[in-house]
This record gives sequence, structure tokens and C-alpha cells, in this order.
Amino acid sequence: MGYVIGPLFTYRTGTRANHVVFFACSRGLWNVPFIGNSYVINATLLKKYDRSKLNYAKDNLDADMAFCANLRDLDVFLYVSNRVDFGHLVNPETYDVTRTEPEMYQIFDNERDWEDRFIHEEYPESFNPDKKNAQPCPDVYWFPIVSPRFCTSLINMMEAFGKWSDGSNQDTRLEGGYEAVPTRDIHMNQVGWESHWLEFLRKYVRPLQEHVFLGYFHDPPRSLMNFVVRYKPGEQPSLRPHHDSSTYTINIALNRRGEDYEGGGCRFIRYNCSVVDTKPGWLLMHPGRLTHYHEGLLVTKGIRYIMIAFVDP
Ligand SMILES: O=C(O)CCC(=O)C(=O)O
Ligand SMILES: [Fe+2]
Repeated sequence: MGYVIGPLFTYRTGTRANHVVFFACSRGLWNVPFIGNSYVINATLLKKYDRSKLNYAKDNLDADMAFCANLRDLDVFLYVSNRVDFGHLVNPETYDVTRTEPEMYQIFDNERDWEDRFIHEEYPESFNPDKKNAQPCPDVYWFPIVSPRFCTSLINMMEAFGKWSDGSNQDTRLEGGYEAVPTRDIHMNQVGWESHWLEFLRKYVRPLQEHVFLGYFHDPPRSLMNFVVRYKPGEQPSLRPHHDSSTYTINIALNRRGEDYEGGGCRFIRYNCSVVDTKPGWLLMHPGRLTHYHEGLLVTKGIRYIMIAFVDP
């Protein structure tokens, strides 16, 4: 599917008001009076015409309008074709090369690329009505959600920032200044990635929640505690039993058990049930309060990274 800008019948030279963008549902080639943003030009034209005529200036028109007007005056045939897939446009407006992992920040501006890069290829399968969603412990669901690239990018973002909390109960990042069960972590807002994370929750996590915990709707999901945890022997290797202050919690594994670290995992005490064979890019989703008292199991070697959000506190 391609798009055509400015159908012949509504076009008036010199005004933008009449430009119409429409999707062509069939494939073909259309003669158009105006093209913008991105185009391919036959190089022989550049040799053939006098540059005083073939240029980007005419009256008070914008450069793209002037260029097309000059081409029309020269009787150059302008057309749009979707017979070949040329790819798609990237919006460079907010691309910030000063960020570590700038692509991760593109969830709003280049949604399609973001999804291709960062969402797990099996994500849509979780909604297949013929498929039974994995439930390693009672009411603990397990879904593929993000790609390996997402996991390494998020770890890079956090390690480049580097200011891991000290694991004490005093935490100035929190409203009350106190964290009862502290982890060594970095919050999403410390790396300027909170709005992006919330969009990810709304767009990709919320539908999974609605799919398995029927009848609970909260759109957009609210989440004040969004962070990456680092478990490491000699630093903080485990987390004592606790409840999360959330309606539901998501816990995304970011690296590989057995390769990057040994030990680790999450144990749900009421059910005496542990999830230890966690997989990078897979998310655990469980109720936060009352039933799902849990602990982070001891990491004996290497570093374990997880991404946590307490949704709807
Ligand atoms: O280590 C885990 O998987 C559990 C982490 C956790 O419970 C938390 O951060 O609240
Ligand atoms: Fe927890």
C-alpha cells in the first residue's frame, strides 16, 4: 500500500489547503502535480535542463512547492508509484544522538520501526485463541514481549547512566523518601525514558493483562515505580519476601540464566512455586498484593538484570 499526495482534481497551485493524502488500495502509478518529503529523480533531467529553470525557487513558494511548479512548467512528468515497495519514511524530528541507545526513545515518532526492532517476534501469538498462555505458577503468566535487542539496549542505557541506588531504605527518588524492600536499581525517569515506558505499558502490556485477567480494565495503566534491578553477589544478590504495591506487577528478564549469571529467579511463597528458568525478553505478570507474596532468589555468580513495573498501585 502506498500513498499519493494531491489528487489532480483538488489541486490548486500555490495553496497547501487542497493537498489531500489518501491511501491507494490498489497498486499502480499515478500522475500527480505535487510530491514532497521524499522522491527519486532521474539524473538525466539534471543534465537536460537549465539550472536557472530547474531549481527550488519560484515566487514566494516553499521549496518543495516551487520545485514541483518548476517541473510542471518544464513538462516533467511527476508520478507516484507503489508498484515497488521502496520502504517507508523515517521521522528524524526527535532522534537524539546524545542518548545511549537513541532508537529506544523512538516509540512515539517511529512506531513501526520501534516495534520491528524491540517487540518480540512471538508477541502476537499470545492473543491466538487456540493457544494456552503459559502459567508457571498460579496466576503468574508468562509472555514473550521484547526482543533480545531491547534487553541489551536497556541494560546499556542503565549501565551507561551507572547511578545504581545504594540498596538502603532511604530513597530520595520516592515521594515518601522511604523504600521498605529496596533493590539496587535505576528508575526509568532517571534516564529520561519514563513516558516511553508508559507508552510501552499501554500499548503492549495492557492488552496482555486484559487477555488473561478478565474484566479488569485500566487504560492507560498507571505506574510510578518503573525500574531496572541489578542483582550481583557482593552487592545485592537477592530480595527478601514482600508484596508489591501494585494491582499487577510485570517482571521482564533482561539477560540469560546459566550464561550471564547463575541462581536467581522469583519464588511465590504461598504456592511454593519458583520461576527460575527465566528467558530474556519474557515477562512475568502477577497480582501485586495479598496472594503473591514473593522473593528474588539468590544470584550466586554473574549479574542478573530484570525490568520491573508496579502497575496501578
Ligand atoms: O527477582 C525477582 O524476580 C523479583 C523482583 C521483585 O520482586 C521486585 O523487584 O519487586
Ligand atoms: Fe516484588
